[in-house]
Amino acid sequence: MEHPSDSMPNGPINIGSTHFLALPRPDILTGPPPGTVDTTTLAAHDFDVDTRTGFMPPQAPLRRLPVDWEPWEEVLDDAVGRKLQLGDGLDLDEGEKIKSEVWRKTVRKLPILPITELKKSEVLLRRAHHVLGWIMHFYIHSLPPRTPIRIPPPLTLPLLQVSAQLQLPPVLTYSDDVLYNWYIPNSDEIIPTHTSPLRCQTLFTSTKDEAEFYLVSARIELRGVDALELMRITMDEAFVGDDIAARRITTYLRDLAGVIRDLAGILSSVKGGCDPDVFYRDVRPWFRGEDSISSSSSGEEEKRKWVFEGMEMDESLTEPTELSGPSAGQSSLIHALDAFLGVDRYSHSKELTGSFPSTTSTQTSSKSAFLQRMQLYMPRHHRAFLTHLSNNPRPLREVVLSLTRSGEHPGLMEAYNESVRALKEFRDLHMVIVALYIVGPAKRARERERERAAAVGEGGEEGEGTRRRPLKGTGGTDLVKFLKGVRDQTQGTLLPLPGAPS
Ligand code: HEM
Repeated sequence: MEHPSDSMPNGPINIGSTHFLALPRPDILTGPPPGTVDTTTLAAHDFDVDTRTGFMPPQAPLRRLPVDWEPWEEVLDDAVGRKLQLGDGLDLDEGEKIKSEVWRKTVRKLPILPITELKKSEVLLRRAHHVLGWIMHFYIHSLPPRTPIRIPPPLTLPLLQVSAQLQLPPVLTYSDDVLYNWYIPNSDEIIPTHTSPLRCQTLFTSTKDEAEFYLVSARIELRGVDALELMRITMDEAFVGDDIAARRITTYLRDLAGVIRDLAGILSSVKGGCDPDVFYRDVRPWFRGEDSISSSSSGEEEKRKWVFEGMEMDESLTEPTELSGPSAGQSSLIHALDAFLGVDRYSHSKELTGSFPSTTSTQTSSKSAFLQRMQLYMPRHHRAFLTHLSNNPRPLREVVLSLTRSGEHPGLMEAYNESVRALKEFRDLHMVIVALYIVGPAKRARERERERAAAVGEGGEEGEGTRRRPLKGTGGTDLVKFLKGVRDQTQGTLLPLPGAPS
């Protein structure tokens, strides 16, 4: 297993000073000067979606901040190097507990570093969010169980400030662990594809299982580039809307179904490199957000508030409200497919459960639907891209309906359905993967806990750890019900073929 710091580039920034991502960016809180364009990334007018790499950046993300922020990088290296363990792990010995407290002390003793210079570059801010997010998850999840969660000022201030600039929640996101967490050994110049030998920059556990978990998503994003191109040319044809366009769209939709089936193939490949028990026991608990009320590895369940200490030192900061853990539910690619095919009207609806993990109906209705909420965790240009897609004046589903209204182009409706069916099958497979990686290991963990409790004479009534509750996703959903709902709603988007029984 390659250590994340292997083959680290010498310089702090591995892009040239004239590169577009190194251009000055305006402060997000004050905005660009009147009359100037948003240069936060030069691709902003294109929603930062690259024609070659889609939602992934075409250049390897920055792997180290400049020397002024070296203390953060060192603290992160130290957490990885010490192989910090989960604070609620069952087999944690005294030595491990001391080791992790010594590390947390170094975090509390960090100087409060200003982010003024970071604000000038999107690339620096992304790296800062990655590093600080990772440190915070190490900090919180290495704490002993039932300890209050207080994030110290040297972490709170820069993390909240950087997050405000990026308009992201101050928590690890899919962009931190997938989109901006890769490199290709010895070849920073190569534009990645889904078959490139990608490696991860940062891991909690230094295991190949964890790396594979992130890289499968990265490969899906890169394979999805063809889907984005097919969407684009389909929308061009929809604008024309004549017979030739109908025939072309038919072909594009068949091709799109093929790409979605490839995405499913890549998803399935996770089984080859990521062991379900290692994932469930050692990797997944590090992702927990404030709203993940999941069983700890010792079987207990708890929910603790995350207190950000030191916020009063910067009056521009506001109390974070979004603190869900990272989830591939934040993949803009899958949301884009939903929006393009018109599935989002169904799958993103508020009626669909999983809107929020609360037990009271008032709380449920006060939060927007889970998938909409997950868009807040995406890079803001990608979020804008999805809004743009959803506001398409010629939605594909309506175009297909109108072009086939009088029985013409029957193949078009079939091709549309083929794409929707491929997406539904992707979700079928995703549910199989979730059963393998979460439902199964959770059941085995409960059984082990029941046996342990019986052995030490705690049998009889089911305890906290062994009681069967709905399983929660890292994004806080009642995951089985939620995923089944989204899958069924995808199926519900299929158009009834003329003559088919309704
Ligand atoms: C071992 C692999 C995986 C596991 C265990 C897993 C688990 C989950 C869970 C528990 C959820 C529920 C939402 C939450 O609370 O987070 C979810 C949602 C979701 N996941 Fe995965 N996931 C895996 C891989 C992937 C991959 C590779 C993708 C695609 C990039 C993906 C895409 C999604 C999407 C789009 C959702 C939102 C629900 C939907 O749109 O169907 N997942 N996943």
